[in-house]
Amino acid sequence: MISVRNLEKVYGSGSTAVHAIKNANFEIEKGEIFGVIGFSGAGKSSLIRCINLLERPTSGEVIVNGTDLTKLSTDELRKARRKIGMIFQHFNLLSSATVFDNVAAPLKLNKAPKEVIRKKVSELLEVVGLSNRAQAYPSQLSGGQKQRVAIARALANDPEILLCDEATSALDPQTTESILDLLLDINKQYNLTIMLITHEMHVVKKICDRVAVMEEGQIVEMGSVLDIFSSPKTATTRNFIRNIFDDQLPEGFLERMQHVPGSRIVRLTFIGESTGHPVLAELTEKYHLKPNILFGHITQIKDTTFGYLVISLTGEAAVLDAALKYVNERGVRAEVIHHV
Ligand SMILES: Nc1ncnc2c1ncn2[C@@H]1O[C@H](COP(=O)(O)OP(=O)(O)OP(=O)(O)O)[C@@H](O)[C@H]1O
Repeated sequence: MISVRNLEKVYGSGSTAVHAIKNANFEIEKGEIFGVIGFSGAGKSSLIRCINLLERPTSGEVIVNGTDLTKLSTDELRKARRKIGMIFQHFNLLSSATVFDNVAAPLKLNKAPKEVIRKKVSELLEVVGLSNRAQAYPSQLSGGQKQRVAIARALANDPEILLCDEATSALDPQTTESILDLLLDINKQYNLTIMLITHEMHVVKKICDRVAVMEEGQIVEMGSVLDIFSSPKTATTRNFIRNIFDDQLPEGFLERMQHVPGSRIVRLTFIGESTGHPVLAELTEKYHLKPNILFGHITQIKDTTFGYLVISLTGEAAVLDAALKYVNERGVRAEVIHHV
């Protein structure tokens, strides 16, 4: 659906040049929700704006449905963009137009007949839950409602792709949830491909299938959200995950553990069905170990349950090795995070 190859974006030139995107390569499948996460200045906005050529890449290809957008004429690009909707952090609505007219704007631009516009706008306002606010002006709406109008407007030309530029960053947590639910609904209803950029791991966890982590213009990690959560490779990714659940051992804890030589601190990671395995009971029953639970967390990553438990185990090395091997074979990942 979307294929980005060797994408580079450099702003300016000479000593003041900013290399905002460095050799980005990724594919997004039809119907997928693909997230890009990174700290401020990582290059996320530049990247998403290169997908519809709001920002022209310095080099590289942006292939959408087999066509390299960077090779199109202005007129061809305008047509191709109709299939790529976009929403923004600050909604970008026309303040002097009603909700109805905001949603109708792209259709009017395409010279759609009045009756077609009326029908389409009513249908879209129904989808975003704003049928009763058609004659309101943006200033009379809450942030969440404004983003709903922006979503309806982005859907007006039946796009195949929706680009979301920090679409929930200006919203409170509860409103964020409802907008993310709406994005999930329209993704299913229209088999819409969604690419979003965010600095909140919560957004990625709730709706994305895959995620790319960006740092200083580079994609430093990419994969399914579950894989990224269960085995983050870079410090940046671990930092983002820690905003959701902190798996750092409290200070002073390891010092106290020094009094229990031969013990190991183990993180057990449970994904999907494995969350139902009674592994602690099995460690006691089969290996006569007494796991000490230090802390744990369970959450939902899109449609899958994901949890971890940090425990300490004390015993003979050979018994601990066998016990951890057994746990791994049961589909629960066991990693020793500290040896005492
Ligand atoms: N139009 C521009 N001209 C010059 N430099 C730019 C321009 N737009 C972005 N940059 C620079 O490119 C780099 C990446 O910026 P970008 O806005 O893409 O990052 P970001 O990850 O989206 O950050 P934020 O979350 O703060 O929006 C930054 O160093 C930024 O200053």
